[in-house]
Amino acid sequence: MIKKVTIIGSGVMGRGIAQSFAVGGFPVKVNDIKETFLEAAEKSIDQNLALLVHSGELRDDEKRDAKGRIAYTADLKDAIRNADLIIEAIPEVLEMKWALYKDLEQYKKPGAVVSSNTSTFPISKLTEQTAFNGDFLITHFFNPAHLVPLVEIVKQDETKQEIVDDVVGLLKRIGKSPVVLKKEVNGFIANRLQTALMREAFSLVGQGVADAEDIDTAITAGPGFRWAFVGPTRIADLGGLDTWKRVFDNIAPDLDKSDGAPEIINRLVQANKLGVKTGEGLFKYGKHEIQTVINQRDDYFVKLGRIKKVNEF
Ligand SMILES: NC(=O)C1=CN([C@@H]2O[C@H](COP(=O)(O)OP(=O)(O)OC[C@H]3O[C@@H](n4cnc5c(N)ncnc54)[C@H](O)[C@@H]3O)[C@@H](O)[C@H]2O)C=CC1
Ligand SMILES: O=C(O)[C@@H](O)C(=O)[C@H](O)[C@@H](O)CO
Repeated sequence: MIKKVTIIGSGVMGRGIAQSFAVGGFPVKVNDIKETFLEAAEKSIDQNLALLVHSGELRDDEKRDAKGRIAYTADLKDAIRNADLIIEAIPEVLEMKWALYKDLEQYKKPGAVVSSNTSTFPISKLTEQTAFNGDFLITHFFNPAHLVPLVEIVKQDETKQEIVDDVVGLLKRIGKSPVVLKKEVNGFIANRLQTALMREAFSLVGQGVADAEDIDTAITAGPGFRWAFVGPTRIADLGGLDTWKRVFDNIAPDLDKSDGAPEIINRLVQANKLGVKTGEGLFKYGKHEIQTVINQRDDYFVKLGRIKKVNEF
């Protein structure tokens, strides 16, 4: 039975995952390599909890209780000593994950489950050096993790079924929507779909068909509007598979088939224009604009999450 959770890595994802468990009633320890990183994470979690109070999702006492369930420590052994579930959310660098897993194998308590929040790595690749005797799986949360319900779960033959069942039950208890993959594939489900669409999106910007803003509107006012409640396969059934066959036959030959990052992304990364991380990417951000954009995003997601809870399709 999973009762105590530890998050390794307090960055963009780790802080949101920690908040999800704390709001869900679980004691959480958050670990990072520097106290300053942990202080930044605590400040961010406080802000995000305040947003939930402001939007009416949390009462003040619930915010206080959630904050009280989170402990921060730069000491890895202390962080994982009593943990039943250890979620790794460190950078998407295989060698870094492998090095951490060696420490986790050595210091975690027997039977403690380890999961990775990796965006892309197949589970077989992650466990090439440390297999955790079957006590390992992928739990891929989505950004922002404290608001987006999806968690993709990837297991392997060695993964004990009771662990999958325990983690699925745990995630549902904290209000998440876990999807268990039937077999591993690079990039899992949502990132493959998201990357395919984004490849075409950036291709259209690169061809001068539309600018970034209009591409986003075409999705948020169109397919994205529908996808919040009706997924692509159901959309196909509702639209008529005969028509969708003609759509595929007519459009598929013209879709972008690049096998790497879009040129526009390569150019921006080369120029260190990484988006909100550096203040400019596809869009430019004024000094206080970044927090405004994030707050507006989160406000929309809170409202959408409230509607989805009531109207699960
Ligand atoms: N950023 C995103 O939108 C999403 C990221 N992911 C995945 O989640 C993982 C984390 O990504 P982000 O949160 O974006 O990264 P990040 O760079 O924002 O945060 C990573 C944190 O891990 C810490 N760290 C590095 N080595 C460590 C160690 N040995 N022990 C403890 N802490 C350590 C860093 O100091 C940093 O605070 C990656 O695997 C990424 O692919 C998954 C879904 C979405
Ligand atoms: O968008 C997300 O949250 C997830 O699909 C990801 O894992 C993406 O790869 C994300 O890390 C890109 O920033």
